[in-house]
Amino acid sequence: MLGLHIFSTSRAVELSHCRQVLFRAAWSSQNAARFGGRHSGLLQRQLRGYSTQPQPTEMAEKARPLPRPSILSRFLPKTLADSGGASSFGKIMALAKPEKKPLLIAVGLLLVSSAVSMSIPLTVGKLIDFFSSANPQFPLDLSLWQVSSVLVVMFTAGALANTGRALLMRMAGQRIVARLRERTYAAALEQEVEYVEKGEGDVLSRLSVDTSIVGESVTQNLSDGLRAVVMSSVGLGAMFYISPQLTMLMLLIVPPVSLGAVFYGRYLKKLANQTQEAVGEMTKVATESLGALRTVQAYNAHQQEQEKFHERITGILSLARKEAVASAIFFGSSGWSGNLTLLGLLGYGGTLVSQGQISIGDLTSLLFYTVYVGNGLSLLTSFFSSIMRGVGAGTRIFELLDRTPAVPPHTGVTVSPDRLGVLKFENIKFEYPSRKGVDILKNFNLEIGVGESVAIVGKSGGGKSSIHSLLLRYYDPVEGKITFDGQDIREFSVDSWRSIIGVVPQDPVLFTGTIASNIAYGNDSATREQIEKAAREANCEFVWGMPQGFDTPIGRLSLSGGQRQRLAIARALLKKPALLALDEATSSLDATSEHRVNDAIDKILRKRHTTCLFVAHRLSTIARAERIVVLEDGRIVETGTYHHLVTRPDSRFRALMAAQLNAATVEKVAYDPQPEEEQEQDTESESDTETTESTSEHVTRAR
Ligand SMILES: Nc1ncnc2c1ncn2[C@@H]1O[C@H](COP(=O)(O)OP(=O)(O)OP(=O)(O)O)[C@@H](O)[C@H]1O
Repeated sequence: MLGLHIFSTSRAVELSHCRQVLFRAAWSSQNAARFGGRHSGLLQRQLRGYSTQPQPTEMAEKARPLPRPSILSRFLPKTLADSGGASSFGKIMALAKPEKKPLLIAVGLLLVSSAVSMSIPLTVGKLIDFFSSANPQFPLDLSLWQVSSVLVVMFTAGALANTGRALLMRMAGQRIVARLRERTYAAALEQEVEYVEKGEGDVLSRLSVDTSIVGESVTQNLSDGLRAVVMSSVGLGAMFYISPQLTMLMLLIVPPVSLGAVFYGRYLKKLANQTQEAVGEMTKVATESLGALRTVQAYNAHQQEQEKFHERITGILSLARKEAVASAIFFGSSGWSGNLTLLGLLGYGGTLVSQGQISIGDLTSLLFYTVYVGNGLSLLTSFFSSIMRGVGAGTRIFELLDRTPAVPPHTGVTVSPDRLGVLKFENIKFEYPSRKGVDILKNFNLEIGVGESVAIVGKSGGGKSSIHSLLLRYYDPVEGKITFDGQDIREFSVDSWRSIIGVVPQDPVLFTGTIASNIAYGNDSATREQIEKAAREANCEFVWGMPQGFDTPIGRLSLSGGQRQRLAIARALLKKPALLALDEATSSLDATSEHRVNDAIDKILRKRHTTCLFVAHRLSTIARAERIVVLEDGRIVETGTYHHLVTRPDSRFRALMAAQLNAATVEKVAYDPQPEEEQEQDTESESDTETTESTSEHVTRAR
């Protein structure tokens, strides 16, 4: 036993060593993009040390108050009931319902195989008595050959039953895990973005580790628990039958060991909670740096990242060590007391044999049964702690499964895809839930007519993209409302509302697949003809130049920024949206790509009924909008056409553009140090001149 737990410590050490080796290997990968893009999921799994077997150091439960105590709480240990375990326990058991049939068969097979193995001590005892007697006589006058044949058949049946049980249990467990993972994943996809983005690592660990633990709990652990109950109770019964005195002697040892098991279980639960948090921290560090592998490599920050990771690993390791010490002491001392019991039994039993009160065979059977009962009790202890872990993991999963998203996706009025209407932001006040008290938008009002195009401009961090987030209902405003065709968009089902909006985000995301599947993302019914038409409209001519054309496989980052943006425009166009939300579509492009993207935007703007709300910095893009609104301190301070705003001498818009077009001037100032005030004056007058020049150039280009 002690050896086993020393092994478990060294396993934890090995595991943590492996994690660090894997982490280092990730950094030294030859191709950061390929590695980060394609393998980060796999690596994260390996970093967590996943296996289908629960890892004692990596699983735990988050204590949560139990909303309504169930009847089960009376029967579960206090620690379990306190942590909301009873309701989770019931839910976990409910998960096994669809597997009722195979599980019941497995339980039947378990009873058969347990009956066979429980008959072994008795059989061995009888055989010893038979061979040591002067006149060996088998019951029913069976010959030795016949008895051997019966035993072989019996053991074969037991082995077959055990095989069937293992197969049925494992498959049922895997099916439960698969179902649970799908449900958890679906629930995660429906949550509001804030919830998932804040705890991405946590959601991943629920999906992988926790589901696996719960699956094991309802199948493997229950099966082990049942086997333990059968072993201990049948063993005890048989022992009482053979010798009540010897059995009473053995039972002396049970109460102290049981008490030890309770304390051990509680301590283990506390450690498991801490470990789960530490593993979450480790995952967070790894997810963050692997997701930004290019930056890590560009800044040669391997060492720095490894140190951060090492710190987290050290934390996990010290918890693992504490757990290993507790396990080693518990199992070592229970093993030691078990061996002492055996010794006591042998001494006292030997005396009884010499007095002729029991036979040698009986004593042998009794010793065997003692070992069985000991193993059964030890199995029960691990069953108890495994169930605690299962319930803890279940609590975390059910917290996600039962969570009502802040923006419920399916309830509300369905917006018909061809519905058109005025879009109105009315007295909007907005703050991010994670940054309470910091108003991003205050008294924000904007009305956009059907088919109108409006560009929002403003300082960086001024809240422009947040307006898109509100439009897409990633968040809801704290005050005020957004209406479409006179109806509050909160009354619409989010699904149908989002289906009439085309989005081109600041940094478009591609998914592993082909170019065609990326354009048709979220639009399964699109034909190849429609995909090609959308690509043509979005100026994605580069696709035709690729050897495999639309069937070219792509990954997250395997296209240039400009190509990704045009692909995202094609994706949005394919939806034939009533509303189009474009965010900084040309922010990082060279002149040619910018022209291609702007040309694509022009085509959209020419569509009569598409209302377009875009966030832009570049004059060439802004100039295309029918109306420009300037956002400052969370509200609109200026609005008008491009021409109107650039020609107005004191316009905020001009000042804003001036600040951005002045990079060249700033560079010049750096070489020509002057007092700050002077610099500012110079910059302002220069920028004004430049702005007027460049804007008139842009106006000419755009109109
Ligand atoms: N998820 C978030 N949680 C908390 N604060 C956020 C979040 N996203 C953005 N912010 C904050 O909200 C403010 C407005 O951000 P937003 O992205 O809307 O600005 P922006 O005008 O689009 O900026 P830019 O032009 O640089 O893209 C910023 O101060 C930003 O730090």
